[in-house]
Amino acid sequence: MKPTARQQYILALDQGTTSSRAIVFARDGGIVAAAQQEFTQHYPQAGWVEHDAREIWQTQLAVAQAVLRDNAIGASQIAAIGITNQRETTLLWDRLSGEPLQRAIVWQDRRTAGTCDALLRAGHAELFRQRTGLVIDAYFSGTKLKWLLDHTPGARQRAERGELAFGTIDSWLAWQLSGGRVHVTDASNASRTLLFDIRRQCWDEQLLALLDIPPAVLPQVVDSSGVITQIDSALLGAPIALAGIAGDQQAATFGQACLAPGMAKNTYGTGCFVLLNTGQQAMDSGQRMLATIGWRQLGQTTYLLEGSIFMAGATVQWLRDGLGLISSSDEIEALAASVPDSGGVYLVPAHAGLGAPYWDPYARAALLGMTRGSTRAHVARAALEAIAFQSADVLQAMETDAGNRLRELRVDGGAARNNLLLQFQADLLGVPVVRPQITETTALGAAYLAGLAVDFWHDEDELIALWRAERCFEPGMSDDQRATLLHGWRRAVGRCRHWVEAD
Ligand SMILES: Nc1ncnc2c1ncn2[C@@H]1O[C@H](COP(=O)(O)OP(=O)(O)O)[C@@H](O)[C@H]1O
Ligand SMILES: O=P(O)(O)OC[C@H](O)CO
Repeated sequence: MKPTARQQYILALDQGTTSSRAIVFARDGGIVAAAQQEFTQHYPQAGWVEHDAREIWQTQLAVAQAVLRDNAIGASQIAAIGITNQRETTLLWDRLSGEPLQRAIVWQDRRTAGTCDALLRAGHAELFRQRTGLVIDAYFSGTKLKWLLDHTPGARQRAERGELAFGTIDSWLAWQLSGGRVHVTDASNASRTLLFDIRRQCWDEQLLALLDIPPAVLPQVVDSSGVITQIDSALLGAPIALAGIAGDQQAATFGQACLAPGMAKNTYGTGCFVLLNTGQQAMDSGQRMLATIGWRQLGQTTYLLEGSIFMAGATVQWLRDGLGLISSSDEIEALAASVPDSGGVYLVPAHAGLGAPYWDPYARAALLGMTRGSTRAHVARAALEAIAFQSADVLQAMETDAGNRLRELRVDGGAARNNLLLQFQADLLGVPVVRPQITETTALGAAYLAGLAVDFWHDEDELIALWRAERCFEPGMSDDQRATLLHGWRRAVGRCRHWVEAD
């Protein structure tokens, strides 16, 4: 399918945890126009996080319409649409009315930690790991879906009768964009559910039975790059091809052109997500990293290793909102730079437990190593260093898994504009850290996947050539100093582990 001469752009819909965005990309990979809208976070109980799926769709549609209207771009100029989304967030809706049964349970929500404990006690960790590449954790969709089926009256029976649809946010957007005609997810999103066999590429009946999930509720799994449907022409004014879907971290890896085995990116947003390309084989991690599907094109799958860190930029937000130490996130860099080092202070940001490689929901945050000489500048510096320490833990585990040293780390996300953080990251890793010119890599990756499907871009070599570095941070720290800092960090983490006592 060739784009016509008028079709100069690709539209990416980037549905994130805190906002919905629509970005129009040109053939050179540059951003032509963008629109963004935040939406409501619901915290009905401690540890619970919910989103209203209707609000997600309303904001996503509104920004898609606005980015075209406000920039005088016609729908007929768009060659294809790509979706990228916050992953794992789980929703059930009625196939007939299209109405969600409850608010969506967000990836950060910890309400199913008890279900996960029970699965672990029953000895199922290895089964889930082998089939899905994941660890049993409340982060993933499977136990969230079970919770929705258990806690909505009549839902399981209705699901068995085929009346209900489960979806992550990509499924919900594809359903809405198609006017309720398609119920799909792509392989990268399916691989985050705890229900999908990443090697056989199918929903796993044994895992579905363990979580008591009726197969009739599941979406069809499609390629990440490929025409799925034409969108309802009433939405944007033309029946544009929906031609790509990928989870946001996998899309960012694609957008960073980490397309060859051994290439890695780290996104420094609310959390940090480090992903390493492992090629056409799912790697069996011995280090509690996640094996996950990167993208599937023409039935061929690229796998990634992932280390998910729950508190990164959110640590900076906590310094701002929780402690009042700074008044904006950007202020932290100058404050941290006002001291030469953290003066022995460590901040372990385990406010929501620890993700990879520790997977300890009972860890809690702590500030350690303070003396009478410690100041807010030391705490600010320790907060930035903690982001880099956590990323170094994950990358070291990945290098052990892969049996190779990393050559460079490509970075993006809101906190990646912090030069002090990136320099410390390079020092700690002992490899160059490279920030690209286009840091909207998530949306760019979704655009690339959609664009490849409609021949807007022709092959991956073309995308690799479009990637450009903006700045490279070279490592400058001695091996001894690095080892001393990492030793202190690991001692600090040790003090925070298993802090919350069960019962
Ligand atoms: N200059 C900065 N230094 C450190 N962190 C920052 C800076 N600017 C923004 N951040 C952090 O980056 C995060 C926002 O990044 P973003 O990529 O938009 O996140 P998300 O997509 O997860 O919502 C916030 O947590 C914020 O505290
Ligand atoms: O929406 P983000 O950028 O915070 O990303 C969330 C991740 O997809 C969660 O796995």
